[in-house]
Order: sequence, then structure tokens, then C-alpha cells
Amino acid sequence: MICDLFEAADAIAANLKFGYLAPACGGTCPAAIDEFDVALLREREELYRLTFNQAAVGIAHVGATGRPLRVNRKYSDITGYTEAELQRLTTVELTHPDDRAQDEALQQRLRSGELAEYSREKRYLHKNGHAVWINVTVSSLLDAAGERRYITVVEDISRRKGAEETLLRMASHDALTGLPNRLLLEDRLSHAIAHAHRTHTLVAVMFVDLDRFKNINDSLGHDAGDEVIVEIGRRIGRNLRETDTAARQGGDEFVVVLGGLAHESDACTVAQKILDTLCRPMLLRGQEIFPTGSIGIGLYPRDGTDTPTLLKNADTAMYRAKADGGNQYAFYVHSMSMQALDSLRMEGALRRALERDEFRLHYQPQVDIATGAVVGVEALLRWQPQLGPMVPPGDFIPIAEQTGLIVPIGDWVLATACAQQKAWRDAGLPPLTVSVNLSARQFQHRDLVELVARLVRETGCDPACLALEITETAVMENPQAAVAIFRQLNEMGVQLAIDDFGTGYSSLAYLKRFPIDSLKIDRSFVSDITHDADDAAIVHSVIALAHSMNLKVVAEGVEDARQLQFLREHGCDQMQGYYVSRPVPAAGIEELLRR
Ligand SMILES: Nc1nc2c(ncn2[C@@H]2O[C@H](COP(=O)(O)O[C@H]3[C@@H](O)[C@H](n4cnc5c(=O)[nH]c(N)nc54)O[C@@H]3COP(=O)(O)O)[C@@H](O)[C@H]2O)c(=O)[nH]1
Repeated sequence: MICDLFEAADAIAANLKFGYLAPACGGTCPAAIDEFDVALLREREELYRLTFNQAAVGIAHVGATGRPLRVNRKYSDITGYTEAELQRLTTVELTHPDDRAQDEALQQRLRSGELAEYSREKRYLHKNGHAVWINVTVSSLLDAAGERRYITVVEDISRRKGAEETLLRMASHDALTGLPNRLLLEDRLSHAIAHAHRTHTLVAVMFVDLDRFKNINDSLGHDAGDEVIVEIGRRIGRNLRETDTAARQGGDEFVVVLGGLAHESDACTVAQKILDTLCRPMLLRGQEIFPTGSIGIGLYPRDGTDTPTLLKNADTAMYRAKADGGNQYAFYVHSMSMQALDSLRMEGALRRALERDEFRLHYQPQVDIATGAVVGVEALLRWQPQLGPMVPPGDFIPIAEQTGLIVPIGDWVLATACAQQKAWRDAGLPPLTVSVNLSARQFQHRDLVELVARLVRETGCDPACLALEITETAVMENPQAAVAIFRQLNEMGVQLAIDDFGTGYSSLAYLKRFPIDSLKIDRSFVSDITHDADDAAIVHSVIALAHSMNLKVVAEGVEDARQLQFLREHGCDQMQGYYVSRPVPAAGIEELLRR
């Protein structure tokens, strides 16, 4: 039972003041009240008045008409209306139009007595016109006259909602471009697939990757690179309908989803439009650049019926567009063998790894067996993709070799190793020979000698502390040419080593003519020297042969003390292997040397 306590108490107080008591609240308040009761009532009423007015939540007593009879200060603050203004508005009128239908349904259930109370999150329309998120609890009760009244308690949750929306946006959008990220893209793509399935239409998934983006980053800096990414996102978006999605995948990669297509040619039209807009000139730091992109397209249902397959196939097709020269689009082609696709994908991923600086060098110490001192390190390549575990060189060097990518990758290795050698020297570490592996392709490359000369010059590294390792097999592919290259490198002061010695078929006649410094015994022989008489004999012979030619011998893959003991007894000069250390990042070598 509700009696408006404010009115009741005011009336009682007035009656006491004038010396008589009369029913003062529509006949619903006690007519005869002794002074003690009145004091108690006043105390309670004061307590209630204070609580009502000072409450941190908005409170409204709402009448059967749906208009407030009384509201507290906080309720006015939340809505922006005065109490008098609110008394002319129903709570439904105060509610955001999008939330009214559900509100009306709940109020109907309150009116019918089906519900005694409900709580929900909804929006009020503030007097200024903006939406205010609130958590509202409405309780229904009957007053003394049997009329329905409602107590509405409102909590302003705009800040929480704002934070929730920000978090949701951050989780689903790319911070730089504001475009959907991969997570949201996958969601949109699965909806597009479901829609296409129902309507028997096509979905095109396009992988868009900028060509030579690394050049922009390297020459103009990362901030300029970011500006390009933002502008490219805008340009892609301008070619799409509202129902299409453009998302940023990371780096300079975007994915576009076109839903409800009738023909494959619709995808071609959009892809060409995107390419045309991408290559428009862009003014960046006073310099005009002409970005181009490569687009790979996968079609639902032809090239895949689920999200991961379509994305993977569009990605593969993009590599093809790039391999064919870039600034073009290519469709995924089913007829290619899985192996070809894998190597195509790997090739594309390696290109991107170079552009994104995902390669790292680890270094394995080389130890002088007689003194135990670390005298050198072998630089070994590692690939650390942005996402996923580190990839060992055995998994990607063969493809880099096949595709010729080993040349730019090898250039990077050489440049990084030279710079590291100089850095160690500058840091005051004892002189270390840094050995770098050269692939057969690099070795045959006509610019190798000039490249080494340029890097020595540019990095300031000491050529006498740089060793180039070439496998026996690579050298023997064209031993005559090798002699000429070795001579030029030798004149520069660079050390030369034949790697994996014993696994190929060296001609001793040529070996004598090579101006090399050392032979490296392959770890396949070392691993069994202590229990395979043949391997022991081979290692023994190689050491003897090398020494007879004044060459140093370095044993690879030494894993235990017994192998080391054998090598020491047979006069091997240097060793490397897990027994001393696995290949480690540059900082690990510094730590080892300072110990
Ligand atoms: N052209 C280039 N080739 C490179 C480059 N970096 C590496 N490589 C070649 O890749 C092959 C695999 O190299 P990786 O996985 O780094 O393996 C090297 C060592 O980690 C491994 N090793 C060293 N000690 C031990 C050991 O005690 N036990 C054991 N099981 N393995 C050991 O041996 C590899 C070194 O081989 P090698 O080059 O013959 O000295 C390998 O063929 C690399 O050459 C590059 O920059 N360019």
C-alpha cells in the first residue's frame, strides 16, 4: 500500500501546528494520531525524503497514466528535465524510439499483474536529444485507493556502455584504419556465405596486398607508411557497397568480401576498380608516390564453402598475382597441384617476411679446441613470422633457393652479420670471426664480389673477421668460376670455408687451387665418430688432408664430450655444436663471452 509520505507528513505537521488533526491525504492517513506517532512518522519521513533526494540513482513514482507523480534530483539530472516537465511526459515518451516496443510489452505485463517487477538496460532520450543508457528497475504496486503505481529506479550506465562499446570496437576493429579486423571479417564472411547459400548467389573474397610497401616504409619512415595504409583503406572502401566488407588483415594486407554476386565478372569489375584507385598518385611528405596492389580472389562456392578455405585460397591467388608482376588480380586456380600451391604460398610469405623484417640471425659459437676460447660464430638464419612459431631454415631455404628469393634474403643475412661483427667490435668484445652461409644461387650471382665489398665498406666490418661458407656441392657445380670468385674474395681479405665437407665429391685438384682457409666436417660424420669406424676414419682423413694443405678444420655438430675428445686427439682445430651451445641471438653470444 502506498501513501505519499511527503504529503502525509506535511499535512500532519500543519494540523499539529494549528492545533487540530484532520484527514489530510485523501482520507488514507490516520485521523487520530498521538504526538509520539507523529514524531516517529516525521522522523521516518525525513529519513525517506533525504534518501529519496540524495539517492545516487534516479527514482520516479509513476502514476497509472505512466507519468511521474514525483521524481528525485538524480532522475532530473539523468533525463535533463525538471520535475514539472517530467510530470507531463510518460516514461514511454521518455524512452528511445528503438527501445519503446519492448518497454511497452513489459509494462503491459506489469499492468496485467503477470509481472511484479522487471529490470532492463535501455536508452532514455535526454532533453538535449542524445541517448542516455540506463539500467531501469520498475516495480508495480497498488496504492491505498487501489490505483496502480510504479516505482521506477534508474541507474545511468552510459559510461559503462561507452567502455563496453570501446572494448567491443577495439576487439573487432583495426586501430590504425578503423576498418573491421580479421575477427569481425570472419564473422561477416560467414554471414555472407550463409546468405549466398540461401539465395544461390556468389561471394568473392579478395586478398589485397600492396606491392613494394617495404620501400615506402624504408624510404619515408613508418609514420608515412601508416598514412599510406590509412589512405589505401579509404580507397578500397570507396569502391564497395554498404553491404560489402573491407577489413585490414595486418601490415599492408586488406581483405574484401563482396556478397550476393550474380556472376564471377562482378568480382573482376570490383577488383579492377580497386586496382585503378590504388595506383592514383599520393602526395606524401612532399613526394608523389604511386602505390599499386596485387589482388587474389577466391569465390564461394567454387573455391571453398567455408571461411578458412576461402581466405586461404584468396591468399594463394594473391601470391600468383604478385609473382606475375603485381598491379593485377588473379583468381584461385583449382588445377594447381597442392605442392605448387604450397610453394607459391611459401614464396609469397617469404616475400612478405622480407618486407616486414621477420628474419633474424642466431649465432652458434665456434671454439678453438686447444684453448677452449670462442673464436668465431656461425650466423644461422631464422624466420619469426608476426603470428606463429619460429620457422627453421630447413623449412624455407629450399623454396627460397628454387624461387631465387635466397638472393635478397642472403643479402640481408650478409648485411646483418657484417653489422653485428662491427657492433661486437665496437662493444669491446674479443675479435670474433663471423661465418655466413652462402647458397649456390648467391654464389653464382654475378654481383657477389661487389656486394661483399660494398657491405664491408658500408658496415665498417673487418673483412679478416668475415668468413663465407660455401658447400662442397655448390662449389663443384662450376669449380672454374669458383676459383675466380674465391680469388677476388680472398684479395679482399675475407676468409673462405668449404661447408659440409665430405658429403660431395670434391676434386682434390681443384681443392688445391681454391684460396680457402678451412674445411668444415659435416655433422653427419661427427655424430658417429665414437662408434662408427668408417666415420672415424673419414674424419681422421679429412683432418690430415686439410692440414697437409694448410687448411684449418672445423667440426660441426659436436654433441658430447667423447666426440670432442676424439677430435682433440686427432688434431681438429675448431668445433661447434650443442655440446657448447645451440645457436642463440646476438645478446646470448655477448653473455657467453662476458662470462
Ligand atoms: N644459404 C643459407 N643457408 C642457411 C642460412 N642459415 C642456415 N642455413 C642452412 O640451413 C640449414 C639448417 O640450419 P639450422 O637449422 O640453423 O641448423 C644449423 C645448426 O643449428 C645445426 N647444428 C649445430 N650444432 C648442432 C648439433 O650439435 N647437433 C645438431 N643436430 N645440429 C646442430 O646445424 C646447422 C648448421 O649447418 P651448417 O650450415 O652446415 O653449418 C643448414 O644447412 C644451414 O647451413 C643462411 O643464412 N643462408
